[in-house]
Amino acid sequence: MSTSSLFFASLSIAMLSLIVLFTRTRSRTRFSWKQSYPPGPRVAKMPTFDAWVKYRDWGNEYGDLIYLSEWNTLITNSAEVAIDLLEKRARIYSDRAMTPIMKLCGGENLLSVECYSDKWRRDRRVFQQTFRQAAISRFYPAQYNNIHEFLRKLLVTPEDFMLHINGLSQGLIPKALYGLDIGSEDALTTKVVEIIDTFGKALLSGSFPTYEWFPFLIYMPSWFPGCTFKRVASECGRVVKEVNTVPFDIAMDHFLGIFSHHLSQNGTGTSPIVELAMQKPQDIEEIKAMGAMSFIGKARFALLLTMSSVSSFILAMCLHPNIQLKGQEEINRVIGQDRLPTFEDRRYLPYVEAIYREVMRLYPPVPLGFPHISMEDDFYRGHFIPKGCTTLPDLRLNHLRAMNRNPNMYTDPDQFLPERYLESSTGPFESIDNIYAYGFGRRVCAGRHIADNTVWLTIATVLAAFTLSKAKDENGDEIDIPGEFTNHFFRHPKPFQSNITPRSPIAGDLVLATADE
Ligand code: HEM
Repeated sequence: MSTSSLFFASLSIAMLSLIVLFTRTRSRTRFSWKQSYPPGPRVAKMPTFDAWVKYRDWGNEYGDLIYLSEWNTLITNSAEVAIDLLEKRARIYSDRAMTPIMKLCGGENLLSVECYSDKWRRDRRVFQQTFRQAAISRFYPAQYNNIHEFLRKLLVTPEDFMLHINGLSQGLIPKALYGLDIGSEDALTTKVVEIIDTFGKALLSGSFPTYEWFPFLIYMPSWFPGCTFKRVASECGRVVKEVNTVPFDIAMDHFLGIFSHHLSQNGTGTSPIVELAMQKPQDIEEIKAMGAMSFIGKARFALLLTMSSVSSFILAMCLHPNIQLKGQEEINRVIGQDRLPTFEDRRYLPYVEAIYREVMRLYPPVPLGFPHISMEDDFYRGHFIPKGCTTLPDLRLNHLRAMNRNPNMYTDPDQFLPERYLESSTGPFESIDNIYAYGFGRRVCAGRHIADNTVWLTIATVLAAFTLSKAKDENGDEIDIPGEFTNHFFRHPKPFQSNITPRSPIAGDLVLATADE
């Protein structure tokens, strides 16, 4: 190497070192005049299973805000903090983390994981127009259909109740939105069910360890050792695209009178999504994305979230027969025994409402909520929260700690006590925005009104028609229900046995009669 090259190389290295030194000093200075980060432990690995147990321990040690500096992650373990940050400062805390894995999984086309952007705003607006409170009565017929079918299955093969819960509301969105009969056995549904599990993993740190340890693997071909995650994620992305177009195209063909293989047997065959596309052709892409999100949401999230809530309800009723009886007495008193509850009855059934609220409080199907990412540096309670921070609202701790603050309203937080809502100053019919299981702020569950209706009606009609109790063994002894839950991102009861019988011959007849509707 010539002397001049050597000189320039040395000069470049010296300048580079100066730049690094300057940047480091600046960032330290920048930080020193700001406040300290919230307290928290140093952790090399995020807990993947039963994470909330670890978060609870940290909460006891560090308080309402726990900051994991190595992960730039903030865990909010009080409802007050979650509302302050995720709702009152929603302008800052409404982004999602779009990792390369999630991009590969087709995340940019899914509202729930899309980054906060104009595209998200457009997608969300179309979704909300369709599923807002004032518009959801158009889904009632499909909801009754679905839930009544579930009751009939419970009557015929009660021992398979878990299976029936899985099927519950699975066909709801295809029928209600596209006017199509796409059941749980349809090839498209099967594919969707498979890919959504991949999505759940992509959202959770620790699920793809090779990628997390060696992020550069994302740039390697999928045959490269350790790159199986790439194959899995690309397949996921392909199916998301398929769901975006296939049901929409069938519904459109059907609308145009070309294709009728999937024509709804019970419905008129009308398709709100096609009607919407006809009215607003300029929004066609957002409308398709809304359909895909709902389809995927209902095909799998519903399976997991609605399934989680309904099976948690059955579990709670088997464990608390007195509470079940009180709910049934209220239904007898208000509605009588010659018909099943309807949506119109809801406001007259405070105890049933309280049971529903308690199921959602004690058993949130997504205990850690979906992560919200901060879009700016922020200060809160004297602490510095950096831009890009992942904020996890720990729904389980939120409830427990919120209760600690309000002993009149929430005594015995670990207990299943619907009475707490009846005794509270607001009563059980608060806005569903106060059900934290549906999340917070601008990213709050966009399907919460239809989810809320579905879970409520299922609870009310099951209470009206059936008695739920622990199953018995061959000696007539009750089989214990351990009450265990899965410990992943989605949380639901592990399989258990239950004895489900019609409350009376009339109740059985009422259920059977729903087939003629
Ligand atoms: C019991 C059932 C359900 C529960 C417990 C639930 C819960 C949640 C939660 C916790 C979030 C994240 C909120 C946040 O980030 O703060 C969410 C988001 C979302 N949910 Fe639900 N959900 C349910 C059913 C549904 C259904 C049936 C649909 C579709 C029809 C749906 C559509 C969505 C969408 C689109 C988002 C993303 C919103 C966004 O990021 O802008 N959900 N849900």
